[in-house]
Amino acid sequence: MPVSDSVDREETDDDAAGKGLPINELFYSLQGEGTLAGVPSVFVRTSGCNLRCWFCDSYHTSWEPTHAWQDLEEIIATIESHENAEHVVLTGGEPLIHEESVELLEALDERGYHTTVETNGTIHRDAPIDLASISPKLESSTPTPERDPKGDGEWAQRHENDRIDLEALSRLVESYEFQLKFVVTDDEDVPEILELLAELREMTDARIRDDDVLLMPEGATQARLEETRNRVARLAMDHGFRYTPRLHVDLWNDAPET
Ligand SMILES: C[S@@+](CC[C@H](N)C(=O)[O-])C[C@H]1O[C@@H](n2cnc3c(N)ncnc32)[C@H](O)[C@@H]1O
Ligand SMILES: Nc1nc2[nH]cc(C(=O)O)c2c(=O)[nH]1
Ligand code: SF4
Ligand SMILES: [Mg+2]
Repeated sequence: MPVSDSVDREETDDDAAGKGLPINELFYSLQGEGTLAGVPSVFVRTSGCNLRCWFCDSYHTSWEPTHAWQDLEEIIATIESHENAEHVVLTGGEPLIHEESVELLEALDERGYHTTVETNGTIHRDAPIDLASISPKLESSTPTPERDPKGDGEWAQRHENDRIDLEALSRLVESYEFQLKFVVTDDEDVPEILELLAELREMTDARIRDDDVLLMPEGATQARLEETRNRVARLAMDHGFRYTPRLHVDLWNDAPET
């Protein structure tokens, strides 16, 4: 299958309609993050993202998108080949930039799978999603020139402008069972989380419990998590939020397809 580095539907997906989805990787593992941590799941990782977090642990879906286009039948057949899995996690990149993600979720729903969508919360789509795992991006994710993994901060402004969309966040929490999963490095992240929660609670009638809010330590490697996880666990306790580990990193470090 041809592997390309262009995702020509970051802005619009009209041209790519019927092409299936750009798949970066598709594998069987344990859910590593959030309320379903530990659950055997098939992961479908689409390529292409509308943001550019400096710390993105899936560099080849965002900064340098790499993928093979697969049609939905092919994707579903691979998912079904993992016979022990009842859960499917659709992730990326940002899976909701792709219209075809809806069709995939519908097909999975028809087949009885539990579906989790890992999303940055900037896009709402109407789809059979059992758990919206929303990870709104804080200011500390912005790729400033000092922490740009690829260039000299060319993406910083666009990322900063687009990383929070309260309208999309409201619609997501109103439409789906959800968790709000924040990537946290230290206590400087907390005021922004509290402010965002206050704004969101103001905007929507959906109930957002502190129990729906998870703090996840920043770190794509075991070495980095050594630095962040105890600090973040303490912050979760101090504020009455949940802590989520990164079980897959604990188990397999930064190996692909885990
Ligand atoms: C690669 S993202 C794909 C889904 C979507 N684009 C998003 O950001 O939610 C999957 C998850 O990994 C998290 N993540 C990415 N890089 C991370 C890092 N260095 N440390 C901790 N979590 C990270 C994201 O916040 C998100 O919850
Ligand atoms: N095991 C495992 N669990 C995960 N949960 C969310 C992931 C993601 O990249 O979206 C992820 C991942 O990449 N691996
Ligand atoms: S939004 Fe998700 S996929 Fe996109 S750059 Fe950030 S962590 Fe990576
Ligand atoms: Mg991951």
